[in-house]
Amino acid sequence: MNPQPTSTPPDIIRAAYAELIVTDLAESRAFYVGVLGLVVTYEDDEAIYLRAFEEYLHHSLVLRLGPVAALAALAYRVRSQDEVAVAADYYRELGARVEPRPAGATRGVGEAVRVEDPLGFPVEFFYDSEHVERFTRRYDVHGAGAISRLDHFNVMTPDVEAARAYHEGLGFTVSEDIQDAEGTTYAAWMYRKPTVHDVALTGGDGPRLHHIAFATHEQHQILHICDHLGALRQSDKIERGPGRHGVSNAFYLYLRDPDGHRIEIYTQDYYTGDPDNPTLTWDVHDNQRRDWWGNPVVPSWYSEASAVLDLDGVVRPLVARTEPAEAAVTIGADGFSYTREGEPIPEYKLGHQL
Ligand SMILES: O=S(=O)(O)c1ccc(O)c(O)c1
Ligand SMILES: [Fe+2]
Repeated sequence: MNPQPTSTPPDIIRAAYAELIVTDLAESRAFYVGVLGLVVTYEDDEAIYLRAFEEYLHHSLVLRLGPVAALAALAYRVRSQDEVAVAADYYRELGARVEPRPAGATRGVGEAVRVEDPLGFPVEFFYDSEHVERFTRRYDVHGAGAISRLDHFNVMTPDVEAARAYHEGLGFTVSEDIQDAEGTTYAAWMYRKPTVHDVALTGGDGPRLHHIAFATHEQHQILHICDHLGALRQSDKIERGPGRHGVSNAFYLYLRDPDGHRIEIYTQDYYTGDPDNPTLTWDVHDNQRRDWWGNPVVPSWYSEASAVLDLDGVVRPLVARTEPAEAAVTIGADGFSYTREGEPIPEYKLGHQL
């Protein structure tokens, strides 16, 4: 790959939709529509096109039936239809595989381009998309757990510094990251829209999809989703949280869908739209970085993630991370290490896991 293209990168507005391969449409529909309350824009035997209540584009999530649960595409909206050709030229100069897509290749999306990016992810750039009813004020159909919009993608990749440079080349800016005293970067959050991130880079064997996140307006909507899953006796779909993130300051919940895809429900991060928005760097030993209240991060959150397809629909082989793994450098499961200058790290603290 050519790491430093000279052509102009596409003008990316935001993370806009994801296409996930699921192995049972009915089971997935029960989760994404029945529990999360996403709105069905269109469905057939092969796919379900979903949107959240404030969204007027055709979809922000496509669930496509397939034999292996995986990520089929992460899609970014660009600022105009002309930017789709800019994206194609930029990735051709990068030496990436580039596949133009005619209007309707994805239902509800106009002429677009899909690429295999330098990190191994299938990424689409589009502008034209069918407008559908925006349910912002349709309180008659919002559930108590109403989800407003798609917020971000989180991808697992072995070399976070290289992934950061690639996204900086696309015009993304780092809002927060996690480093150690030796300068190893464990994770970084990067934005185009004026919030904490459109994409987060998580150090680990990759390419894998760590999660996609939807935003609600209020914490009580997140709490209702937890209560709803409890009432269905599906508490096993709750992987981590609810809690308050250190990074981003958002209130969060992580769920696992019927195929194990991780979905975050997220609310109340902060504005990053001024040109001098400061980058916040966390120490990897700070046990409040991932949960502001110091609650432990379940090991599966660090180790498990969704497979990723290439543009032929074949699962991509993983590249192992060679730099230290975050879960390995914090004491035990997170929450039991703290960083206070000069203080000896205790053998264990209250609540030590056996
Ligand atoms: O767990 S972290 O506080 O690092 C975090 C912050 C923001 C996110 O969107 C996330 O998934 C995880
Ligand atoms: Fe997230």
